[in-house]
Amino acid sequence: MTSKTVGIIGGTGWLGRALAEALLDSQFIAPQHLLISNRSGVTAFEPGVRLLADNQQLVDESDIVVLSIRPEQFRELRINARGRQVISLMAGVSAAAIGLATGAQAVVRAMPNAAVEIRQSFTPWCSNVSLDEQEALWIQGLFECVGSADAVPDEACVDYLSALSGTGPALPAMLQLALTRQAVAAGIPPDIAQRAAQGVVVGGGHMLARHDPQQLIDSLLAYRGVTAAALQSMVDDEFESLVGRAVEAGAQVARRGM
Ligand SMILES: NC(=O)C1=CN([C@@H]2O[C@H](COP(=O)(O)OP(=O)(O)OC[C@H]3O[C@@H](n4cnc5c(N)ncnc54)[C@H](O)[C@@H]3O)[C@@H](O)[C@H]2O)C=CC1
Ligand SMILES: O=C(O)[C@@H]1CCC=N1
Repeated sequence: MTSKTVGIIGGTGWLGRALAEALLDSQFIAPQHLLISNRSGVTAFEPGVRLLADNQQLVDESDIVVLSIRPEQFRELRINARGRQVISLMAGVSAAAIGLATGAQAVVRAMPNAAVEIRQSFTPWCSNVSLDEQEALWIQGLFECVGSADAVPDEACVDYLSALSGTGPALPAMLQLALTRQAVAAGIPPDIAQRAAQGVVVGGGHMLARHDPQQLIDSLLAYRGVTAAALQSMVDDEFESLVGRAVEAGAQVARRGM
């Protein structure tokens, strides 16, 4: 269990609250070492966790400050975090911009996704200053409380991955909806279409947790039948390029900022 005090600005939001609850549940941190900023003063948290209305007080009492607010909310944030380590979960806000606005020299940028909710996020992260082994293990351990994590070489990786893993369930949700709507258009009753498409995305996702995707595809292609025809159509329509363009569009927003 860490002896560092962690303050989460935005700890009442989607990501921030899920992270806070996971840190407590996995006993990565004791409640008395967790501070959450809460402007309204109405949010409930586990006993022992302190809720502070004043962000500067939170920063002053923390060793590590996690920024889990939206980029546009960050523009309004006025804190002096000089001497503190800042961990930002924000998409499209560079370490340099965070340093400039907060005075913090040591900034980690991390990009979890909405699966923090079920503790199955993948979180790439990188630091703008070199960390010793203990410090790096600490950051890695923090994000492993909500799934898996990897240190990545630089911020360019974080920006690209913001649009890949950062989007979490968005791409599979899009696939599920497309399968459902196309099935309905082909005359399948809507509730059946919905269950069939969900089975593909959710059931298929579980299988992919245990199998190599290329091996699965090769096994199904070997029938030279239905699946092979469907996949060939996707190849002919340049499915990979379509996916690449989609992720690149998101990454461009992450690179230029919001
Ligand atoms: N939701 C997602 O799937 C992902 C979100 N992110 C990033 O995480 C950040 C947070 O996103 P969410 O948790 O989804 O947003 P959210 O809107 O659920 O949470 C933001 C929270 O911050 C609070 N807040 C805003 N300004 C504040 C201030 N000055 N002081 C104290 N609290 C303040 C809000 O009241 C809200 O509870 C964003 O920057 C986003 O880019 C990154 C990856 C995935
Ligand atoms: O779409 C966004 O801007 C946030 C960050 C990455 C995923 N969701």
